[in-house]
Amino acid sequence: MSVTETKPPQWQQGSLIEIEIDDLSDRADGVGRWEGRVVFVPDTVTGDRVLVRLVRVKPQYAYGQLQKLLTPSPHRIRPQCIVADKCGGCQWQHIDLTYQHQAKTQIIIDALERIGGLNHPPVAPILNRTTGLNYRNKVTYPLQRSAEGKVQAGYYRKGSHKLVNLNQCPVQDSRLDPFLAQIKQDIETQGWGIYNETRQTGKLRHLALRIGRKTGQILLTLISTDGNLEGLETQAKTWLEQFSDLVGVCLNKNPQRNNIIFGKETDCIAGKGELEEEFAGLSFFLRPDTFFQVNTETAEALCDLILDKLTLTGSETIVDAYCGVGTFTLPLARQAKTVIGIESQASAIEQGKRNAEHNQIENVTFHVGKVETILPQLEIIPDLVFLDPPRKGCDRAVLDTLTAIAPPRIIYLSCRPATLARDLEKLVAAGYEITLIQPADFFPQTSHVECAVFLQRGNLPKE
Ligand SMILES: C[S@@+](CC[C@H](N)C(=O)[O-])C[C@H]1O[C@@H](n2cnc3c(N)ncnc32)[C@H](O)[C@@H]1O
Repeated sequence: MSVTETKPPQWQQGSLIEIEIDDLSDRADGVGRWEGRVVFVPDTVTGDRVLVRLVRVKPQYAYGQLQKLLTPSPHRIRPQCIVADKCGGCQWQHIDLTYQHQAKTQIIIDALERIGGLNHPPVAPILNRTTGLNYRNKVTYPLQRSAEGKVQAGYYRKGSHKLVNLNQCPVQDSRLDPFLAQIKQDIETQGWGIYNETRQTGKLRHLALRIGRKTGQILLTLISTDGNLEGLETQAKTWLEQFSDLVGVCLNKNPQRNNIIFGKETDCIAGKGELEEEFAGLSFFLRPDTFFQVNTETAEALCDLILDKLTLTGSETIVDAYCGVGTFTLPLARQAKTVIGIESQASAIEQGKRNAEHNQIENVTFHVGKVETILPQLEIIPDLVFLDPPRKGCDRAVLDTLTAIAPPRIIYLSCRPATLARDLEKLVAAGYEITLIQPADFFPQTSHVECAVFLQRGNLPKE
């Protein structure tokens, strides 16, 4: 053996290997192969040739750390964000939007085939109404103190609980940018203690900002372990004077030791406790702590598409399950006989009722409770059930009720392809046919994707 010859790399932690990335996973990592095993590499994209250090090694797969980009992919771009390589808020800033869309479509197809058992599912071109930047209408930043004692707000560093301090973020609505530096400085001046989970000291946990994209109205919310922050009232009034688009300052109380951001109680400290937004030609009041789609423009485009494809006649009874503040309930109600909204968060239903009244929509009723409990109690066969569950998908009992009552049409709106595919398998086995699969890019620069699936049974004409 010559002295210059080096040993070939082994399948073990620390090894350096050279691979080509040939796919993107639904967890946002690039995927490459080495001697028949799979290697997941964050910060890469299909077409990259890379030198990777193996960090977590299992018999058939491993995670690798990018050491050197040998040949860049044609899908690679310079990130718009200066901290994109560190910040855990986005994972795909280095990938062009066209390829992000291609990858998201493939993630949906893979889930529907592998988990849902569907054969060549017909997925429509992805819907998108933004440039991929400045789109988020809501941000919630954890607060921490730096080693020097400075107040910091931002997203966690990739794979850690250390903050990347931000004074600006290219995916949030740019009208929120001026708040970051000012609020942090004022928290510091006020001397409010920042919550430290390990030591159980301090109070302030998060800073949340929500903006009405059409109205420009902004709500600022501080999330604290208790409802008492000395000097907040005076400071809140100063913020209202300082920022002309700010309509209210709120304080949310969250004493729980868990990773849920908002607690159950929110008080308005100064100004208003809700902002006004326009969506699908209607006016919505939004509190800081209720769910609202973060990408207003693309959600609105999807709502229009859904209404267009449904061609409602005005005679339909619709159930909107997981209805939130009525984002889809109210637009559906304008074209149907009646809509019944079901939602577990009481404050969202309160908001939904107020929104219905404000828009003079009278053909809606709302129920507070779990869909799995309320849906069977309705004892009706609706013409359409609109499902929009959280990421974990529908409870088994919801799917059982649906197959028992067998509404002629179902729309399943999902933000997680894996649980969507799992639930669709059951609905298809119960006799439903998929007539349209419509992805929408609600979350550019991440691997997350929204998807609306139209299902029908019987001999109804297809969308
Ligand atoms: C993805 S959001 C959709 C909200 C609404 N459709 C919208 O577009 O604004 C899911 C909603 O389901 C609610 N939720 C979660 N689990 C629930 C359950 N088991 N029953 C009823 N609502 C639930 C959440 O509070 C949240 O408002």
